[in-house]
Amino acid sequence: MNISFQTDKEFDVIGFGRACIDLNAVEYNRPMEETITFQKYVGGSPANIAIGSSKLGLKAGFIGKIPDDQHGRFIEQYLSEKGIDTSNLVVDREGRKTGLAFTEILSPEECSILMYRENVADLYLEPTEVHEYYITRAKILLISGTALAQSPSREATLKAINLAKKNNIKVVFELDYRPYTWKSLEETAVYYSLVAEKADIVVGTRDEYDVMENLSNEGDNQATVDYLFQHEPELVVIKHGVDGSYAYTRSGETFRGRAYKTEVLKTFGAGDSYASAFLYALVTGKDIETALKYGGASASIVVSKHSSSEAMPTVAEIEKLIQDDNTY
Ligand SMILES: Nc1ncnc2c1ncn2[C@@H]1O[C@H](COP(=O)(O)OP(=O)(O)OP(=O)(O)O)[C@@H](O)[C@H]1O
Ligand SMILES: O=C(O)C[C@@H](O)[C@H](O)C(=O)CO
Repeated sequence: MNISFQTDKEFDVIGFGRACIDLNAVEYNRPMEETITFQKYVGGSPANIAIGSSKLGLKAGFIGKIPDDQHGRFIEQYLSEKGIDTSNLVVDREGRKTGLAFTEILSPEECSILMYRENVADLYLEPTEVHEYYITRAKILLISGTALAQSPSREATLKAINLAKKNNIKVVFELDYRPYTWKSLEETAVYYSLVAEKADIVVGTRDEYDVMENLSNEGDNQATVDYLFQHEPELVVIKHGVDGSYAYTRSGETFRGRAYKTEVLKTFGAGDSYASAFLYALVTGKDIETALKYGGASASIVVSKHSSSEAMPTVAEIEKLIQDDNTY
């Protein structure tokens, strides 16, 4: 089964949310307390997804806010170099900062992220800085859940979704739950369910759906999709780490995607690379089952490399892995 998109659009995907900086431990397989060197990359889940999509040959744009400093200029320059349209990347003039994500690579299985997100520019995007004409130029508006964590970014996000819906642009909601940005689980559940109910495609891990549903124990995929299909979504993707992922359609089909074996360096970056390749496959007319393979193959390449953004694979690398078919 395929998902249909509008065809006469300049952008395949416009990412919405944070474009930040990752500082990834250079000396890995040790705690961060013992790490003294970090390598700088552009990061932030929706920026990573835009970068991954662009590397796969899609035309990507971005809506977000960056600081008026060296870090902001680094982000803008990197996105432009990667072919992403930055005309709607707003520069903050009130001294706000870039979000920083320090990554700890304790072992290939144990990674954590220490985030600095006080007074970050991305959460200060104003609704007036979201423009209807820009959104109408895309096939997909990709929303990151973290953009809902705080006002005014929250209202800017809701405005963007309303404009996309008004213009029949597909809204993809990547739950992208980052606890440090939220005040409480109750609050997260309210905004996550509000937006998931409006989105056309929802993508998240089982844990993130549990947050959306405000569950204290692991929820049941069928119950999640039964709930979401009472509303707008036509496709719901639930990821289970190395156990792969499932895609559920409104018409009642279920597809399973498997993870591809690789030499894992670190676990983060999997979700963003998965999303960019999954969307690439859907928007280029591949069926859902094939799109799951693209997502899984792309993720397995990124977990074997040091960064999330710079490591995004090419179509040829993904297709080679799919052909080799070395899955868990
Ligand atoms: N260790 C691994 N080896 C190979 N593939 C993996 C591994 N972990 C995850 N993947 C692939 O990446 C996909 C997404 O992973 P996961 O469910 O962990 O998402 P995520 O939590 O959003 O990722 P992130 O850690 O980037 O936030 C999985 O469905 C799987 O295909
Ligand atoms: O999303 C972030 O802000 C951090 C990412 O850039 C980081 O690489 C990661 O966590 C990817 O999953």
